[in-house]
Amino acid sequence: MPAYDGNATYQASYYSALDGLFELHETVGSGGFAKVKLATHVATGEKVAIKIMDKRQLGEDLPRIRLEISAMQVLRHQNICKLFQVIETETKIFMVLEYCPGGELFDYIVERDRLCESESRAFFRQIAAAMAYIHQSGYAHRDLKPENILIDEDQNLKLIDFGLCANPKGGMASVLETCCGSPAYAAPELVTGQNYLGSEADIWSMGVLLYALLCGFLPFDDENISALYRKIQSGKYEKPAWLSAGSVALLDAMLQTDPRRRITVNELLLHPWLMVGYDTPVQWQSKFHATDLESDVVQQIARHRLAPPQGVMEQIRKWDYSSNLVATYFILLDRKQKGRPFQLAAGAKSPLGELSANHTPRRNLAHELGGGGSDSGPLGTSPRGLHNSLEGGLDDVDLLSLSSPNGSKGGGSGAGEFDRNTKNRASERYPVPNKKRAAYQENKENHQGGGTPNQHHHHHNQHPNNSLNSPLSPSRSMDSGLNSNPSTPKSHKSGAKDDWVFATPDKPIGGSGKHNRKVFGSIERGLDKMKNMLTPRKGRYGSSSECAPALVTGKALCNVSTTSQHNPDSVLNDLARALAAKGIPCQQKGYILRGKIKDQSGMAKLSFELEVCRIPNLNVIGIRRKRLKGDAWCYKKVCEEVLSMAKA
Ligand SMILES: Nc1ncnc2c1ncn2[C@@H]1O[C@H](COP(=O)(O)OP(=O)(O)OP(=O)(O)O)[C@@H](O)[C@H]1O
Repeated sequence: MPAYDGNATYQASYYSALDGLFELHETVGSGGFAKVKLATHVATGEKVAIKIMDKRQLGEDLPRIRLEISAMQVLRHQNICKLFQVIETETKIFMVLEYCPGGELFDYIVERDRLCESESRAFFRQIAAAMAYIHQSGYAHRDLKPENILIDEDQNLKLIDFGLCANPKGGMASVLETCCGSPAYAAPELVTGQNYLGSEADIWSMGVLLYALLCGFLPFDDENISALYRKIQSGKYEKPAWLSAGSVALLDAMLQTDPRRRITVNELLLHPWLMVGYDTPVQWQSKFHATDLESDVVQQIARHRLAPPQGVMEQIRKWDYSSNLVATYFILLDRKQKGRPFQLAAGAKSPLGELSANHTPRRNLAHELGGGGSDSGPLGTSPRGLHNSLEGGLDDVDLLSLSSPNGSKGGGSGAGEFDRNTKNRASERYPVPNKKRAAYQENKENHQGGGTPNQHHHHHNQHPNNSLNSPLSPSRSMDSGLNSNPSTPKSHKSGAKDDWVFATPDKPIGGSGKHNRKVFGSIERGLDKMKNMLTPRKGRYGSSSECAPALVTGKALCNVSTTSQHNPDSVLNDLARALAAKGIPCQQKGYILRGKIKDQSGMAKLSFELEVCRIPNLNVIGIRRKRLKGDAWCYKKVCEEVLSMAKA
């Protein structure tokens, strides 16, 4: 355990603050701010996700993380990803979260092109429940989109990313001024720079999200941000023939440009479309009650610790998120609620160990936030400004220009202009009228609620490159562009960065580059049955040490598209040429190509991997895709174009 330095921080390097409490495994995701790793909670053996952030790299975005932490301490709901513990060292912040192995809802949609009405409804009821709860708790999410919704092991949806949420002092009736979130999901009143109500803006985003579920593409989409805003303001969107009258009625009610005429969350819960096949309106109340501790769980911890239950209860009630005890309580409670055994294994590390009198407690981030325990107070810092992006105003801001072979721009979808990197830097989100700048800097909106969960709101609560015909040379080492970014997944997937080389195809291929929405999802449907019979291989990616393309099986098949080819090297060449033809620089390691699109400042706007792979039982070569960073729809569009060019 690192030594306590007297300033309530630890002189800990890297991950030593987790020693004895969590065993770290592979990286499962990354965002603009964070790397997320799978881990095992030692005391319970439960798998958790740990969101790891470097404070120095966060810089002025640190308040956004603090905001996210304080909101997640308060908001505890079956459809919100649970925060178990927060560990802060001098340089790092670790957020221990409920692990959602099902991935992002975005990927789930893309895999299937779109969802049928009943599955969309089942998902949307969960989203509506979470949003009703959030609003009832005095918060607005403000960044609702399928990339911020994860799927757990039981196919339940879990909201993440509360870094842009609002918790206005004056309650939900208070107008907000900060324009934030992702442009394609932004309500008209936001893009025109008016004051707005967080709840109304969230309903609009829910409309965009429901449309994405039902259609597999966005209702308002344009590569030019001004054109996108005009489309949003017009409120006119395509209504594909497969949409039922009921779903169109609901979409119209949510995508109502006049916020005062927009359906409210309470009306939404009872909307006829949401009731089809259900006996009850959406049950939005939280199943978690901070005041009533689950005595069986408390007894279990007490018995294991040989401590009096009353004492354990009092410790838990402090809701000290720096404590492993609270994490243990939440994890066991979760298990009990799911009907799973919640006994602590004999010999398991005591969750009370670090609470013993002589043990120095970790820094309580919540207290520092002024939001821990029952303390709450103004954060005094805004969730960070749009001030940089504001300077661009509304006029013709092209946020992503992919050069096509003929020199024209293309490939970026409107929403896609925002990568997961920039999108996460609040200062670089989408342009809004100048008026908003000061407001954002001042942070008039958030009073840091923080504190005990539900306490305030507990209402109801081969190396192909050395192969004969490959144009791709393995000899040049890459600049560390990609991997120098700490939030870019690396070793777990691809080995040492030095193994990556610039991919330079011999000649560019032609290709229509025409949009082909159907490229995705081709293999995943055909292989649905096969998937269940396959055993996932251990490693997810091929490595340079491998002399053949990786055999992709199991869940990884979800993101695989088939080709009609049998030669992996020529597929790899085709891909490299297609990327080059689109002006996307890429690096190569083995059969993996990593493409990266930078913004004008040189920051990665979008990065992704395309891996040439083998598919069991099929005598063809596949291409597996993986988004590393950047806007999901932009990634989808770029991959579709590259894949269709490579296949042409
Ligand atoms: N609890 C979790 N379980 C499984 N995977 C997770 C979990 N939390 C996050 N991830 C994965 O890690 C990715 C990055 O997480 P998150 O969005 O919280 O990071 P961030 O840096 O705040 O991102 P953003 O750029 O979206 O603001 C997610 O998109 C998801 O794929």
